[in-house]
Amino acid sequence: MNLEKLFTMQEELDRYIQTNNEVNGDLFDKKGLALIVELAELANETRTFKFWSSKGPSDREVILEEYVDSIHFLLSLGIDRDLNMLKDWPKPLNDNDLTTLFLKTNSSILKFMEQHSMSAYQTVWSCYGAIAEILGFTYDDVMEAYLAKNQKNYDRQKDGY
Ligand SMILES: O=c1ccn([C@H]2C[C@H](O)[C@@H](COP(=O)(O)OP(=O)(O)OP(=O)(O)O)O2)c(=O)[nH]1
Repeated sequence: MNLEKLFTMQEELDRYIQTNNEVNGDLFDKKGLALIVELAELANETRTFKFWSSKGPSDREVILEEYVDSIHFLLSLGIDRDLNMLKDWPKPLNDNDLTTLFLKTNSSILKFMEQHSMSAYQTVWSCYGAIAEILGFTYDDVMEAYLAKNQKNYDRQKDGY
């Protein structure tokens, strides 16, 4: 999937959020922690690791919204470190166990937070690509859900939440 449109939309949203909340300075660490939290929320909704429970995963729409919350912060981190020249979604990792993938994704985020390199950034994208595949989300699904959540984020800012 071509990422240019998403980076552009994310840049505009981030600018709006920062102006609206009168925040300045480097938000990289806060956004990094936000991404780790969003990843955990996503894992929680899939319930993939809850061997102690027979309750099924949350509805697809709930999981997809959690997924694109991560995509927002992932784009935003790339923008903040001038890595938004990344044109296409890097090839997904070849891994089909969701629990392993969540752990790998978490590690990849921490590594990126230390290194800030394009290569580490691409690995995080590859992890999220693999998660999308396992969850049955196509790039079109992700794009559509990103657009919807992006708008919701503006609405929530305007409502002063
Ligand atoms: O600089 C920013 C800050 C936030 N967001 C977006 C990402 C995500 O889509 C949303 C934050 O996640 P969420 O909607 O879960 O916010 P919350 O405050 O944790 O919501 P709730 O209290 O409902 O859980 O805001 C950005 O895009 N850029």
